[in-house]
Amino acid sequence: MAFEPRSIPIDPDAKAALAHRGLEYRLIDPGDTAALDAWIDADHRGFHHARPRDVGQEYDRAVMSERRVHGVYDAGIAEPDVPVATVSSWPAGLSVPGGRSVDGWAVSSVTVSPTHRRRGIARALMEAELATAKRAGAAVAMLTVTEATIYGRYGYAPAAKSTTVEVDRRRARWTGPDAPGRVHFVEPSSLREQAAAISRRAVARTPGEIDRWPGALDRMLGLVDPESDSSRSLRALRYDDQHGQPQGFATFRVTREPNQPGWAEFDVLAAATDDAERALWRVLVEQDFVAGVRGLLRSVDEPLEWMLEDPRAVTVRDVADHLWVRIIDPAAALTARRYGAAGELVLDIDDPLGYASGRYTLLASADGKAVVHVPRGDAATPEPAAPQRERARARAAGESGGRAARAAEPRSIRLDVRDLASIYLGGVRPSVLARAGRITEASRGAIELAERMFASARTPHLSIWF
Ligand SMILES: CC(=O)SCCNC(=O)CCNC(=O)[C@H](O)C(C)(C)COP(=O)(O)OP(=O)(O)OC[C@H]1O[C@@H](n2cnc3c(N)ncnc32)[C@H](O)[C@@H]1OP(=O)(O)O
Repeated sequence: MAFEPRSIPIDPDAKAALAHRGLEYRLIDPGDTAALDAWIDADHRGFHHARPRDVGQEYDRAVMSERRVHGVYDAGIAEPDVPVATVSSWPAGLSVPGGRSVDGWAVSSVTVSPTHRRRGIARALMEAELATAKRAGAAVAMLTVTEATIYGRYGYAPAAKSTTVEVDRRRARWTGPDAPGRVHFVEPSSLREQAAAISRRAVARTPGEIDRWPGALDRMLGLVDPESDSSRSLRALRYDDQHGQPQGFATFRVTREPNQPGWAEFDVLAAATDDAERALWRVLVEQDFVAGVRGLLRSVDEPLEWMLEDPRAVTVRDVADHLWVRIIDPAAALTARRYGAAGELVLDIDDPLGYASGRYTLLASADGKAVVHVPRGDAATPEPAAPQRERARARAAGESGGRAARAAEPRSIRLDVRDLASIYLGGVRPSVLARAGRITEASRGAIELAERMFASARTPHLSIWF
């Protein structure tokens, strides 16, 4: 989805709905620095952040100039050039099971001024984002949230969790294998180019990660405001494999009271290989003169405890929904990922906003690839050829012959679009949503089949905020 995100016209429904309330909905031209700066100020205020310093403002301008940036304006307020609501969005790939990615629409910076709250402004903005995402050809939309009660009404649902992992230094005796390469301390700025390449590979192998934008790497490496205390305290590690090729990096800082061992804290550990992941963890947990190590936004399936003599050295806290996904085009979304088992499964999807409603037949083969058939003739992928369907059914039924396969009716489940988002990356098991009374099966064995098909070899994980 490489295109100019501002080329899509402003959403007419949101414009009309907001005009009806005496408000103007505007797409900001990034060349209009005054408008962009006022928007950035409103965005910071909306999240209760301090006003940005010049260097931060410059960074935000650069990031936002790559995005679609909307503001809502009220001509009647004391400072009418400052928007009363903000939102930004951009096309980005979302990694899915099988080492592939799906075209996604990332949404961020959703704020409404407390002077204008609960008048339907956020609703107008969020519905417009879905309409724009569809026009852009995105199969899914995605966001990270401040509160878990805001976005379900637009069809978003938690799809990948994150957690805080704390390691008690005294108990952290390493028993995992040695990595064949070496870990080096490097200046964060020296990582700029390598970090992009490593991140791309780390993102590709982890369902739930989204494409990094250049500004995200600058922020991770403390390059936005290198002279700030926070950037100067940042230390960077790089893992090179046995051939001298960089395969991973991490940044961390130690905070401590005078004469006390501190805590080493990190929120960036990007590994393109398992060796890199192990080696970076090892250096992080084996530091002296720290009480422990705290990793933020880590996976709920971190392998760390299996590499320490005492698994209780590791405490997992703050397990939280982190990535929220909204399926816009089920056929495109479902064909993008790979499946854990062959089979034919009918999904009856309910979507109050209409985007994903309908009956979809998912036909996965043993190699994990799938096609999706939409009976009404508006399929994003063609109906699979009859022999292929027969073979997939036979495999699903555990039969080798055609006659037995023909007898097996496809199994079907009914689910809300939010439940589809939650099982999509393999982070939530269909059987759990069935036990919660959210997914129902119309034919026996359908939930069990869904369970096997939607399983992901790697637990989905998103390691950044966006
Ligand atoms: C992707 C991101 O950017 S996440 C960041 C979200 N932003 C923030 O947390 C910043 C602080 N909060 C805000 O700016 C605002 O309160 C917002 C953006 C969350 C909501 O804006 P508003 O314009 O007040 O929302 P709006 O009036 O359109 O409400 C739409 C619906 O959401 C509900 N809603 C709005 N805010 C919340 C909330 N914080 N918690 C639960 N429900 C909410 C409303 O009750 C309404 O429900 P209904 O239409 O189903 O009856």
